[in-house]
Amino acid sequence: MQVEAHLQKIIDQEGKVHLTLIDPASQTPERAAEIALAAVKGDTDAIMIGGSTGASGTLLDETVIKIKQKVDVPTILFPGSSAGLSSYADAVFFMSLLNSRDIGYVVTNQVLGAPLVYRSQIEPISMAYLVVEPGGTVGWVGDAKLIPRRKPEIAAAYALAGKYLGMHYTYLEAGSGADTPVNPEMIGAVKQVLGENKLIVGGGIRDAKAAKLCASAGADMIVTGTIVEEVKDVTAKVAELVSAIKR
Ligand SMILES: CC(C)=CCC/C(C)=C/CC/C(C)=C/CC/C(C)=C/COP(=O)(O)OP(=O)(O)O
Ligand SMILES: O=P(O)(O)OC[C@@H](O)CO
Ligand SMILES: [Mg+2]
Repeated sequence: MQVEAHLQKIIDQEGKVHLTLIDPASQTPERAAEIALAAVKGDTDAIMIGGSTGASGTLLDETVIKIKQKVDVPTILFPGSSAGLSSYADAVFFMSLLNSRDIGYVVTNQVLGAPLVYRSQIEPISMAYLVVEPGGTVGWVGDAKLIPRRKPEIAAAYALAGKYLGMHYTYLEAGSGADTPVNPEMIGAVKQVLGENKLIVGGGIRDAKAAKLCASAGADMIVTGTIVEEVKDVTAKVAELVSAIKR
């Protein structure tokens, strides 16, 4: 419960959490650690590590190790499969892609990965992962039956099912690099049924305005990945996003 409890404390004290997603396949482990350090200087709360393609093995381990050497915020795995686990990380979003048509993403990868989590010190954080239109790479890789952007009631029904199955977190994902994030109506409808359960929103959030819109609509945590990979001044960009969501 350490990382989950830590994030809860930040929500209690500051209202919202900002998570920086780093894809191990996008740069060297050294560069990943520099990005993580710059993001922490901009006050990000934790580093998520994962990618839907190629984030595994030595590259993944090295990326986690280098990041942990540079920063003291939690490192949380965001695995695209059981191969996305690394025993060096602090926690893992132990997620099921509830709207996948492929049982592999609903439960089989979790079965294959569970013994490694059991043997390690990695803290599993149970999460319902929901992919919304347009869905991007993860929608395609995860064979998601994409939730229509304008059907908040479908997203809310999935979120409720996840909550009743015992999942602590729900993640509304528009897909990495989406043109526009999940809309506020859907975020509000999902948070309404979740109550105290935590809601993460990500995909296509690039600036303060979008981050604030998602947070005000009910997201407890905001994830940004692509924009942090793209900008020159990571610290300034993260500071912009963080100050837009914190109280
Ligand atoms: C809990 C365990 C062991 C496995 C979960 C396996 C599941 C449910 C995966 C969901 C489907 C999937 C492929 C998720 C990837 C999540 C992710 C890391 C997305 C961010 O990556 P992108 O930025 O879209 O990836 P690329 O940049 O590599 O395209
Ligand atoms: O890369 P971006 O668009 O910030 O999306 C982050 C995350 O939701 C992807 O899984
Ligand atoms: Mg990416």
